[in-house]
Amino acid sequence: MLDLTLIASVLGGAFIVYLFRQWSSSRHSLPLPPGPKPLPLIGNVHQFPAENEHFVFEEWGKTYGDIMSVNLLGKTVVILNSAKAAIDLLDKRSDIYSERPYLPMGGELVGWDHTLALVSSGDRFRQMRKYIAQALSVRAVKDYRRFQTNEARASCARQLITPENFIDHIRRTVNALILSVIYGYPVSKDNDPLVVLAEQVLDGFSASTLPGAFLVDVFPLLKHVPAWFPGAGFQRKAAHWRQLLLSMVDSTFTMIKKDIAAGTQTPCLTSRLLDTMSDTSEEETIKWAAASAHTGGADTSVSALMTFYLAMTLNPAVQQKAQAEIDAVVGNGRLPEFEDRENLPYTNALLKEVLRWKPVTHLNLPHVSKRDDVYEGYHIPKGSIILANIWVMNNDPSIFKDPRVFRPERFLEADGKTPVAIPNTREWSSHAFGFGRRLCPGQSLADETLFMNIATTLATLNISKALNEKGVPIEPSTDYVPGVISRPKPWVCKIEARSSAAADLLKHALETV
Ligand code: HEM
Repeated sequence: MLDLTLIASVLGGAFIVYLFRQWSSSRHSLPLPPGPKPLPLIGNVHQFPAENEHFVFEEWGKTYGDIMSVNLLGKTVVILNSAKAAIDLLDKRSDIYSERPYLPMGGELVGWDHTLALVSSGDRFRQMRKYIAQALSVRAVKDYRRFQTNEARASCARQLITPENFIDHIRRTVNALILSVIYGYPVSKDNDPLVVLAEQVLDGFSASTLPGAFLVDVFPLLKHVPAWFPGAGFQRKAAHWRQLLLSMVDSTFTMIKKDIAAGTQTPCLTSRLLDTMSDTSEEETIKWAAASAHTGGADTSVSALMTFYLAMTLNPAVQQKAQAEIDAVVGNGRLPEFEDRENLPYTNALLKEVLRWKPVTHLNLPHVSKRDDVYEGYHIPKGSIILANIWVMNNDPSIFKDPRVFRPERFLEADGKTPVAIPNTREWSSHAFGFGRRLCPGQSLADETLFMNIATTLATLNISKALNEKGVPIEPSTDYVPGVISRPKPWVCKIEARSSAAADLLKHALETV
């Protein structure tokens, strides 16, 4: 048990903070956005969902509207259920809404506040964004096209050898790509030690940043409780995850510097940044910028590709239509190339639909307001946490008719070729990559990874429902694993080559990777 005096003083402190916040917000002439009625002291803690928040917030929206707020122990959380509100605040007033929340457990104790995703806005934030923007610009990612193409082909070839491990193959191909782009590191086998370590590190991220999972996030003073103290298990967990994170970040950076010194380094994001570095004091920021791109790019692209496989398992007609388009453009004697992309409007629309149908981050990453603001007659206090419900925005029936249906056609005009301009969205036609100054800096790389994997899979493989022992199709679950980065729960499906010619092309591709 924790020391009762400690708990009493923490609760006492929280009560004073709560009273102060109540007092200062009641002084404001404008109301907070509406929301469920809070209780004294704890606010809406008892109503705040532990998982599937996006569904709960969608329901709340029917009563309270598109801009809602709840109170968690004195902290205001604003929930945005419309694209317009998210764009008005997070894009157009990004000078106010680009902070990240302070997370004692995942951020400070484990160390994720060194990475771009959790770093506070300031010089270090700007520097890291500049590094990543420069290294992963639309132009820069074209350099990785050959590797993207080869990896996508090798991945499809592996799907034919052990189709039951299709999720592992998706993971391997995304990790191989990220590690090669960021560190020039070649992944040459299943269960590569760096890939395994990175997965443990990312599991630590999900667990340590899970809202409500650790008391220290509610009472930050607990971070001073020593690890040996009874009940301080969170400190031991934090130490374990921190050690994993630091060992991954340091070992990759040491490896790359050694290779550069020996002249054996393959050009990559980190080596290019080190080449252009004007002062060795920049090294630490480059190290964490690289780690940010590595950790930001792995699970997200895996989730999107898993969603593609799930959508194909469930929607054979869409799969056949996309395959027919690819056959007409690419033919049967070769595999898709990036140059084919402009002639594949339906495949491009299918990619957009993957990101709309089941967005990777249902609630975006949280933003925080830097100062008091007023929007649509509501007061948004300084320090509010802003959750943009991407899931609801991507399923808005006034913009996307029959939103739960997987239908790429929604992104094309009646001619089946011209992309439709969707109001209040960007070129990828949904909100999958977030907002404002925190917009995902890896979107060009993600877009190319997804395109090449989707096009190669459609060209060579058929994905369908697996059959049970009686020959009856097994209906896959469309449930997603809860978490900041969500992904489909594992399911079984059948994967086979579309033709012997396709199997031969893949076999050859695997031999030459
Ligand atoms: C399908 C793939 C991806 C999706 C759906 C995705 C989505 C997102 C979203 C929603 C955010 C939060 C934006 C916000 O707070 O408003 C984000 C941030 C970020 N993403 Fe991605 N991402 C993907 C791939 C990548 C890749 C490939 C990389 C790098 C190689 C990357 C690196 C990052 C980083 C570093 C951040 C933090 C940015 C910041 O806080 O300033 N992401 N991503």
